[in-house]
Amino acid sequence: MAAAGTGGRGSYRPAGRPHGSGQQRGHAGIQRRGQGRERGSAGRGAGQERRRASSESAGRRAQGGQEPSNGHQGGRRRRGPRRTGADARQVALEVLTRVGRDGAFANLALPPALDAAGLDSRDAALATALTYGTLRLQGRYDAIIALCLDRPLEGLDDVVLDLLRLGAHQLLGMRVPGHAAVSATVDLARRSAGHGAAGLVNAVLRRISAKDLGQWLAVLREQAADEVTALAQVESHPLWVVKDLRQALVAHGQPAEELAALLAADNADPEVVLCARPGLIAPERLAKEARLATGQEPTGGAVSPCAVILAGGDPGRIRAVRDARAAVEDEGSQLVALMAAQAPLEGRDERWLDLCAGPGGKAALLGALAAQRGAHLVANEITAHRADLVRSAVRALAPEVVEVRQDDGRVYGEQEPGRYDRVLVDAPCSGLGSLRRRPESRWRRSRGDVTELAQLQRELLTSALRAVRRGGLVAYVTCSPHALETELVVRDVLRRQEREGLGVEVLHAGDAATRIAPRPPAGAEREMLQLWPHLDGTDAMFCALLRVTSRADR
Ligand SMILES: C[S@@+](CC[C@H](N)C(=O)[O-])C[C@H]1O[C@@H](n2cnc3c(N)ncnc32)[C@H](O)[C@@H]1O
Repeated sequence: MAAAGTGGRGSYRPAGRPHGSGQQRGHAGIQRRGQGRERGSAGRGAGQERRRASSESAGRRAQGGQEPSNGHQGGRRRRGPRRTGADARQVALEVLTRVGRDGAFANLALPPALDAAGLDSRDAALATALTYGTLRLQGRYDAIIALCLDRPLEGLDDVVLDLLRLGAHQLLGMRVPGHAAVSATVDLARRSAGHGAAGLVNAVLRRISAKDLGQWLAVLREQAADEVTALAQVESHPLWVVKDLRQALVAHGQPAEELAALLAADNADPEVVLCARPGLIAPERLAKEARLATGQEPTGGAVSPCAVILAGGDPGRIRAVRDARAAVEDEGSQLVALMAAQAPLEGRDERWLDLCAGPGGKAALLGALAAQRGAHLVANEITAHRADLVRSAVRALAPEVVEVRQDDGRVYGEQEPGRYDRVLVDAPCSGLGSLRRRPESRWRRSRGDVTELAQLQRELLTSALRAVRRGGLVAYVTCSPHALETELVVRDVLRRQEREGLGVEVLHAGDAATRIAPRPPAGAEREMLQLWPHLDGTDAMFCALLRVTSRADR
């Protein structure tokens, strides 16, 4: 369903197969996402196709016909007696409250809430669509709700505001009939906030239901002070994020006019993307297991040869995922890990380091490749909990292949100078490139986080460059396209390190990506690679490949 669908039945090219060999064998019989897409402009078509597919699937899900494409609830079996949609709304409200009041993460708070409510798969799908959609689009809904209130929005009780957002999402973001959306939400308001609140919710939702989404968006555009404010409201992003993403597009060579498409892509449900870990399971085999376990028809990846993509379904039902031969992992993350492992270096290629490894998706992919190539990976993570997640992620690999350590990555340059052949720095970052996966995160970040993280990123990259030997390779990666966290960090660190006698060659990451990716990413002509959700269908991952050519001290 989510395949770009411009080609016929595609084939699956296994990892490491030379790109453009023209020998694509069809043994898996799964269609590749973005089939027939050309570099650059046509990629836009693929992104648009996916967005359309996503909004169509959201509509179907709203009717309870399908689980959400983030998928973790899909196929949920009924536990106990069949409940009604009222429970789904109740669960969504509970999770919104936990996210807003306790700082919970929706993807962690929702599964136990669904389990506790014992919803069947249809209502679990409704609760999930309600929760994720409401969180993502709350900026848009708040702007509309404010126009329907005769008092300031800020004065509302949190629970009343969440009820109004939930109601607005049913009316404007899902195909729930107007009267059902209003009456179900008013009932919920009565039960959870009392009669007074129910009256207010009723009045506001009736005003909202007087216009459809297109009409409301036209009102927002008309009333906004300027174009950027209008985009922030219509596409539901904080104003500073809109401004900084615009700057990011331009900094990475994309036209500023793509901003609206980028923001819209952040609001789409991401598909369930699986990574078949090389040597542990072939993508074709994973596709077969996924099809059997979820009933969904998988497609191959557009930018990662290890990717198997499902429009929905619960990945926890797939045996290979349960035993860590495969995992849920964004295609962009897969691609940059493959680039880190495959970029050319000179000489020995045995000692690999993943400096910031938690929760371990890339470490497991690197570990699988290390096992095939006789290398050893040190997977380092500063926090104990996330180091445990790394241990779990690599559990399918032989214990001697990956050593998990819990250290501050900043000490490696001093403590093990020149020891490693390859180092991945997947730096802690603002996460502005993965907003579609973390529906609440856009509302939690501030510009201050970006500047604070940029300092840590510099220190980690500096440590990595010192920990790698002459001729060795450092891949610097973020899941943010923000200019301050990407090229500026790299250029700044290289300038300083050169002053201290370190010679570094910047390898062409776009070419490296093209050698690996089934379809070249949209920005593949650039030296430092920036992926984009609206162009590549991935998170907005950044990757710079740096080869150390000389070291003054060692
Ligand atoms: C972007 S995440 C890495 C994602 C990971 N590579 C994966 O693919 O699953 C960044 C990680 O760096 C860790 N981190 C933060 N500061 C660190 C430091 N000083 N040294 C090492 N790790 C650090 C964070 O706890 C977080 O788990």
